[in-house]
Parts: sequence; structure tokens; C-alpha cells
Amino acid sequence: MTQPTAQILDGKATAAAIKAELTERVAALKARGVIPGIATVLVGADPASQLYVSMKHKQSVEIGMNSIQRELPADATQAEVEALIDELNADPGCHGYIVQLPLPKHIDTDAILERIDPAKDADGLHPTNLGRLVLNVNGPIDTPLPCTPRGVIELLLRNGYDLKGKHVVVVGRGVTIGRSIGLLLTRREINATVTLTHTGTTNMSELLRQADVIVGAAGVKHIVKASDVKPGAALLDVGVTRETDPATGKGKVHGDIDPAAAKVAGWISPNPGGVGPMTVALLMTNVVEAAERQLAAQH
Ligand SMILES: Nc1nc(=O)c2c([nH]1)NC[C@@H]1CN(c3ccc(C(=O)N[C@@H](CCC(=O)O)C(=O)O)cc3)C=[N+]21
Repeated sequence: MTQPTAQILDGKATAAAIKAELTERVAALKARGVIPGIATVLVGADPASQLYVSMKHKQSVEIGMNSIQRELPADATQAEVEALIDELNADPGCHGYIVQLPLPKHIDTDAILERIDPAKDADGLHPTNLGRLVLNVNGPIDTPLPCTPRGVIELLLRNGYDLKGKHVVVVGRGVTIGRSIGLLLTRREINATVTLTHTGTTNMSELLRQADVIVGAAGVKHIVKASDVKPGAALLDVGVTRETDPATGKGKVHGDIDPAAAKVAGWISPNPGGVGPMTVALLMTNVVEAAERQLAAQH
């Protein structure tokens, strides 16, 4: 039997389509006197974080947004970071922002994240916003949504994958994806069935083999093997494990899904070029929506 090649879930192209739509929404806001402003808070000078933050700014400017880049030294105190949060909460030109994670170890991350005005929470991970997502299964949601989970779902839907009735097995219980994606997937308008697995799951392979869709978000290199995948399944790889190739000294990013699994899959998101660009697109979407809400509230 010849195995058909998997369809590529091209995150770069899909993010470009979202950005084209956002460009129009930004222009419409500007026509009404509002320039949507996105801010990032970076504490310390981690090179990977600097790269991510600069990517977010470049793309925000490309779609016409105002970009506010704030940085504090690695030894900034809790009070200094909190003062910056208070400043952004009060700044009418900042419609949404993120605090780039991870923060330095001496900082109480939860206290910082909870201090963000929920209306300006570009990540969609503030306890108030997650709580609203838990409580509201049916109606429209008028708060920012978790942006990476939203990116995963948009990547599938915009490429013609119907999630209704599908069994999605998520690997990883982190807040950014694992714990929050099920809240979106099980809403009535999507109607997927979700199994959440993690490093304490004792029958991972058995569960994965039942999956129509696998979301790898554990940050464990190649935790999903080809033998775990049902033929034709959709594979979305969100894992990031950085390794330095001892031969070349060059850095390489490994996903959660063994590349050999592509042979069995029906759909695959490349990594890089899959969920990463979608995260940035949905982050900007959250901020444009925040600006739209704020304008609507004034009228
Ligand atoms: N508060 C907060 N919110 C975040 O959303 C957040 C964060 N902290 N901390 C770090 C992670 C990481 N993250 C990525 C976003 C885009 C790509 C992305 O677009 N990557 C490109 C490759 C970029 C490259 O490495 O050259 C790709 O996948 O094609 C990757 C990673 C957001 N994060």
C-alpha cells in the first residue's frame, strides 16, 4: 500500500493570511482615531527571548500597529517590574501586552501575570480570562483567548480540517497550551473531544494511537513516535527543545514529534514554520480585538 504524503499545515502562509486581515482591521481602527498599540516587557537579555520579542515587534509594525518595547535589566526588582506593569495598564496607547516568559528566577511570575489588566492580556492567560473561558461554553467570548491554542485551532480550520467530533490527544500540561487548549476545543462551536496526557500518563502510546489529532506540547524531544500515530492523523508540533550540534556547534530546535511520524500522518505542521508564526499572528489578533472592544465601549 502506498502511503499518501501528508498535507502540510503551513503556519507561515496561514499567519500571513491572518496578518492581511489584521492590516485591514488596523486601518479601520486608525480611520476612527485609534492606533492599536502592542507592548512587550522583557526582563534580562536572554538571546532567544530577544529574538522572539523583536519578531513580534517587526510583524506588528508591518501590519500598522504601534509597537512599544520595554526592557528592564536582569536584576530588576519585583517592585520595578510591577511598576512597569502598572504603567502599561494605565497607558491608553497600549491596548495589549505580554510579559515575555520566562522571567528571572527571583521574580514572582504569578504575581506579575495577575497584575496585568485582563483587558490588555495579549497572551490570553490571565486567571480572569481563563476563568471566563471555563465558565462560558456557548456564548461569544468577549475577552482575550490563549493565543497559542487559538493558533493551533486556526491552523487546522483555515486549512480545511474540520475538528467536529474529532479526538484530539494533547501531550503536555503546561498552562500556555496543554491545560488551556481543551477549553477552546471543547466549546460547542468546535465540538472536539480532548484527552490531556502528560509525563505521568502510563498508557501514552495507547491513547495517541486513538488520536485523530495530536498536539505535542510537552517540550520533550520526539516524545511522539511514528508507531504512536494512527495513519492519516493530524500532527501539530509545538515542542521546542534546543540542542547544540556537537559536530558543527550550531543550535538546532527539536520538536515533540519524531520526524519519522510524518510518513504515517495525514496532516503535519512543520516546526519551525508551523505553530510559531501562528502564535505571533494570534497575539496581534488579541491586541487588535482589545483595541476594537475599547473603541466600541466608548460609543
Ligand atoms: N508571555 C509570553 N508569550 C509568548 O507567546 C511566549 C513567551 N512569553 N515566551 C516564549 C514563547 C515562545 N514563543 C514563540 C513565538 C513564535 C515563534 C516563532 O514564530 N518561531 C518561528 C521560528 C523562529 C526562529 O527560531 O527563527 C517558527 O516556528 O517558524 C517561536 C516561539 C512565544 N512565547
